[in-house]
Amino acid sequence: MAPSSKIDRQWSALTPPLSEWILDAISAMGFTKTTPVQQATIPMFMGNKDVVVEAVTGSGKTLAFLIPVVERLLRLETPTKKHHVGAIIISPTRELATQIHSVLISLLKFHAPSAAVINTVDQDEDSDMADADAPPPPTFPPGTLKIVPQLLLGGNVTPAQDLSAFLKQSPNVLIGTPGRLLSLLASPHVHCPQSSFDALVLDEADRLLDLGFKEDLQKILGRLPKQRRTGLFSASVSEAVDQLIRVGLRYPVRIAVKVKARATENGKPDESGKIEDKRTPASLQMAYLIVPASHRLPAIQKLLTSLQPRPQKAILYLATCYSVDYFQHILPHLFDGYTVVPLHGKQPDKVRRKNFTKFVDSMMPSLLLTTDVAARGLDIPTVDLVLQLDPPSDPKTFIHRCGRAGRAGRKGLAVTFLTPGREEDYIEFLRVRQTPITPLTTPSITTTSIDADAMTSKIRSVVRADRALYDKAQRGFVSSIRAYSKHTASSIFRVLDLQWEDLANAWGLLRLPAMPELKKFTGDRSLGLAIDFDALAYKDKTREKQRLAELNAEKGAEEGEKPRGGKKREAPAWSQKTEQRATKEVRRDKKQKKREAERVSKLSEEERKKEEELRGMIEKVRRKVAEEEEFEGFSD
Ligand SMILES: Nc1ncnc2c1ncn2[C@@H]1O[C@H](COP(=O)(O)OP(=O)(O)OP(=O)(O)O)[C@@H](O)[C@H]1O
Repeated sequence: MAPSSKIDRQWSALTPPLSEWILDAISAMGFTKTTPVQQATIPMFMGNKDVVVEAVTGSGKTLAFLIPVVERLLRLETPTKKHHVGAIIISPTRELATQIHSVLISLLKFHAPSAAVINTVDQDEDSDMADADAPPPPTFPPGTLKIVPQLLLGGNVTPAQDLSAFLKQSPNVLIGTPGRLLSLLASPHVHCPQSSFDALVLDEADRLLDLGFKEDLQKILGRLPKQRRTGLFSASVSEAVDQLIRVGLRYPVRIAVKVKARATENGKPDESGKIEDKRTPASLQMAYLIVPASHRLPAIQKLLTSLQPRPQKAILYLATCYSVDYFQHILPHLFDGYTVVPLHGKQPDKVRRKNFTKFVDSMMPSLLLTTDVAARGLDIPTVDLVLQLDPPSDPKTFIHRCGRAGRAGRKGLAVTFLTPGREEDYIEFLRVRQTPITPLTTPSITTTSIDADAMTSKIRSVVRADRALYDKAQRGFVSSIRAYSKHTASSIFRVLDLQWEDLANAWGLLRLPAMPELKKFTGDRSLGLAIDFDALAYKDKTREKQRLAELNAEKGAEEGEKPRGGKKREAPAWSQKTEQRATKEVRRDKKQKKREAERVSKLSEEERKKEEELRGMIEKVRRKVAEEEEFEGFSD
């Protein structure tokens, strides 16, 4: 692409020219000029080209596909027939689909015939709220072209309700997550013939082309005409290029909008002034801090108080849903003045929606505590700080997570925490992938072991007040170690290198859990703490009563087993039982492995190879399924 300075970036200069109402809508949104990706994509996608678009996060890709989709459907000679679909936009998460839908609605407010239909639908939905004195909606002659969108998400709405809304409103643009879109398209009442269907858009295309969505996506494609226009959009689409054939793109135009930046060497700006391509926005400062795990929360505490202006909205990424479920109870005690809002894929639909809205609408300084479920596409312009406590297991996700800040030219900061040693290799790993990160110097954050110890004590005092938090801590810790062991960059993130005691202190654990990863651990699992776990009580009275009853019953049973006249055998603590179970599991595992090794030794070379191949395939699927868990509930 030619440098944007030589291009007339006025919306009115685009060819083919945009409709007057679109220009009005964009002007009302306050966008005086096109962004480079809009400048390059809109003319191509409005023509008859398939496009594969890669542009940095927050660069305006949503309008780059919505404007062409809408313009083309409104330039047809006749309106899309009843119950026929003209365009489909697929997104990997519900939140993103909802966001695309609302951008489309704000555009269509400026197109009178479409706005009239949308208003009628809204009034039907809120019939109790309908204003009897409101003027009747304007009417348009039959045959007037209009856009009627439908949002398909799953969650509380059943597929039957989706179909009923489709039959009633006859939408011509569908926006949704793959599963729910497929359910609707499977109905014989929904038609996508060659004569009506115009365009398919895959937003976050590389994510949609991943194994987890493959089946649904192929079934959707099977229901669409081959002669159509297709657009693939993402900030990291290039990895998906070899899969384009699967989505039926023929000779697509590739549009890549990258950013030029000063080269870096070992995480420091290169002195020679060399310029290189970057896959992240220029307005986003990508920094790292190398500190032991137990210094991370003290560092975040200092960062939140020393950044000027004070971050109003920040996102803190953790590796798993269970980690979020634990830290949501801890962080409010640590970060004064911040409302902590948890969001993850295992929350019930209603809670997730409520929490997301709470974060977006909050007028107070807020911290969204989340997983990769909120890594892609979400546009919350006031987010100015992204913190990654654990780098994501998929390196592609890294740029999407960071890209929640520094959007549309606004200043943003993304800080990634790495521990000293092998994890520092991640800096070079990212540089090779055109995602350079540099040390955080402004503000300069230093933490001492006194800070770290004070933080650990504070977390422990919170945990000791409620046994439920102890349970959550153990579960969250185990899940985060499992996630760490599944890192794609497995030579950098090795469980073998973890500093267990320091990590346990970082979490404020009361002891290290029994887990196979700690089989060879020779340190002190009690972390130097003398805790009577039998006395550690649940805050919830009913739960505590039940625990005590179980504990007493167990003690009674142990009493019964006591040898006559012998010494009373000490009953294992309730909390020790899980550890005993884990040890048994490890033993069972060992036996199974031995038996398996004996069986394999009797196989022929060919049989062994076949088995290995099969095992490889199963492992690949297993990994993907584990990854999908994070998206559970978000993507159907
Ligand atoms: N021409 C423009 N001028 C200024 N701001 C714009 C323009 N077009 C879009 N924006 C704003 O830029 C922000 C980011 O846009 P959008 O969400 O489409 O980015 P994206 O490229 O899809 O990002 P991601 O890769 O993270 O999904 C939005 O708040 C949007 O309103």
